[in-house]
Amino acid sequence: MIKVGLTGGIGSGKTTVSRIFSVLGIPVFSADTEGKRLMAEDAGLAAAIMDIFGKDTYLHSEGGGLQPDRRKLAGIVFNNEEKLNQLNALVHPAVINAFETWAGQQNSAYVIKESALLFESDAWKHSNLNITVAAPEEERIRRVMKRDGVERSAVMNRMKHQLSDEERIQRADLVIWNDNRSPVIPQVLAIHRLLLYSPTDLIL
Ligand SMILES: CC(C)(COP(=O)(O)OP(=O)(O)OC[C@H]1O[C@@H](n2cnc3c(N)ncnc32)[C@H](O)[C@@H]1O)[C@@H](O)C(=O)NCCC(=O)NCCS
Ligand SMILES: Nc1ncnc2c1ncn2[C@@H]1O[C@H](COP(=O)(O)OP(=O)(O)OP(=O)(O)O)[C@@H](O)[C@H]1O
Repeated sequence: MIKVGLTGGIGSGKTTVSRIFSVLGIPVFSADTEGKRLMAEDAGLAAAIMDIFGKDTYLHSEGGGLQPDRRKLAGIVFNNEEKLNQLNALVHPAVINAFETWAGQQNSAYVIKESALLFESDAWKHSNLNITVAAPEEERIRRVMKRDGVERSAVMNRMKHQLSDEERIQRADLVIWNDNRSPVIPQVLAIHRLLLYSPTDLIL
């Protein structure tokens, strides 16, 4: 089975593109969602995070379990590179393992792994093909401010911990353009057809 990594900077539209693959019947693994699930449900991971960041970075949920206080954690790590690296070093290997287990259970010609940090983590090494979604920086900032109701500075604060579009484009095998002038569905359909009917045109 072919493993396809799908990345893109904050607000590029990678979740939107993932949804199109999903509508086409392709299994999609979201590293962001899985990271969140593991941080809440993997007791060893939660303990390691509390050890470094303090017990008050977790809250008791209504069901009695523990949930990470995402706002508090974001406030710590996106203002401190060393702390961000520590959190990444705990979460990313757990997510990579979860992806391998999940991929082994899928019955499909190919699967998609959506990850904001495909190239920043080691995740890209586990795919046969890596795609990046690109959009102008101003457009990305505007989309996230609207989607999340946040200030420009909050978006910039995350962006500065990610690669630039230029770096991602250089490292990716394929680019999906998601600016305001490039219809995205035909690009996804073209990749989907190649992966189903002539994958050797894409993967050497
Ligand atoms: C700090 C946390 C708790 C903030 O949670 P929050 O709900 O505000 O953000 P969420 O996880 O939904 O991410 C939203 C976007 O922020 C950006 N972002 C998230 N984590 C990172 C990171 N480590 N480095 C750079 N950008 C990031 C991405 O563009 C992502 O799509 C959370 O992002 C986190 O645990 N990050 C570290 C683990 C990680 O890298 N997760 C993402 C891939 S597994
Ligand atoms: N081509 C487009 N035109 C207008 N709005 C778009 C377009 N593509 C995506 N959006 C919107 O922009 C916002 C960001 O898209 P999306 O959530 O898919 O990005 P993302 O790359 O997954 O972001 P993040 O890294 O923050 O998770 C969403 O509200 C989405 O509906």
